[in-house]
Amino acid sequence: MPKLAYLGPEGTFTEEALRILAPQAERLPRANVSAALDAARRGEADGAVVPLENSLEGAITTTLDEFAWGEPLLITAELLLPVEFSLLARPGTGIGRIKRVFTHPAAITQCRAFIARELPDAVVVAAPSTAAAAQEVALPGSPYDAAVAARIAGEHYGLVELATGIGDRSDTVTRFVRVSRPGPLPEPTGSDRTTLVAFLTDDHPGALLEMLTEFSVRGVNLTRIESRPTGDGIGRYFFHFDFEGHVADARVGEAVSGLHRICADVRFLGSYPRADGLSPQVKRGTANGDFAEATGWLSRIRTGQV
Ligand SMILES: O=C(O)C(=O)Cc1ccccc1
Repeated sequence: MPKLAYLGPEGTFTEEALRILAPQAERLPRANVSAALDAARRGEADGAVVPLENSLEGAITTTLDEFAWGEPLLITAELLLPVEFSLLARPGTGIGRIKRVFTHPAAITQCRAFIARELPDAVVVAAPSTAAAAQEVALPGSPYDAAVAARIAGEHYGLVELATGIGDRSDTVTRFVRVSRPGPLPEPTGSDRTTLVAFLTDDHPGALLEMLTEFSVRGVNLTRIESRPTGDGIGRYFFHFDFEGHVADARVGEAVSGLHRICADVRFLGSYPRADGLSPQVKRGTANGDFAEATGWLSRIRTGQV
């Protein structure tokens, strides 16, 4: 039975994702994303499950930065999970008495309209996770009056639900990933995604276009691109890429080695089955057979077999 660390405590959306991704796993809750990933890096756990992005507000930047700068990990699976937020308080607290709200930053950004409309005077404070917020609000002397979290977190920590479905959109989806220490990659399935980060050699006109060209000329479709500051000053960025296909696919392998040639550094973060099950449209001339045929042709002309 694998042991998997996750963004805890009990009752987070990440726990829900983990239960779907690995129903048999032993679950090790950790206080934040970095601690969950460190548990996997140090071998306390066989891997970890963490949130990566949501469809409304985008990236969970702590996760992106851990993947780029922390000890290397490989993504081995992903999950898309619809999330529903509830406003939770200690029994007896009326909505009119809520002055301080505690929740994860990703929940703050996804419930802005509700908070502005129903709790215009409330101060909203960032918590390590939604369930950590619920756990804290449940303490009798808590400085917070309410948490935004999953209904199940309220049940778990003995809070009452004052409102539910309080997200700005009802169709918000969060993408979670399972990671392991570097090792064998999941086999290609025909419906895969690859993730990497790339660092520029130097800042010059067209630097980003040069990277994108490596994907474009091989017919590799990007599914996410994100710039993150390197920390070396305003205007200094590196890039996260998600794209269709597995690094074992010829076109993807060629694009990735092309990036390696032109970038200062490329950190490969994994090839793994896509949660949506979609398959890439393979452009003419970019199938595995096309690359193999071209390689054979090149070696023939190199040896004079014209
Ligand atoms: O805090 C949680 O419950 C998490 O798993 C992070 C999160 C927060 C808001 C939406 C999705 C995931």
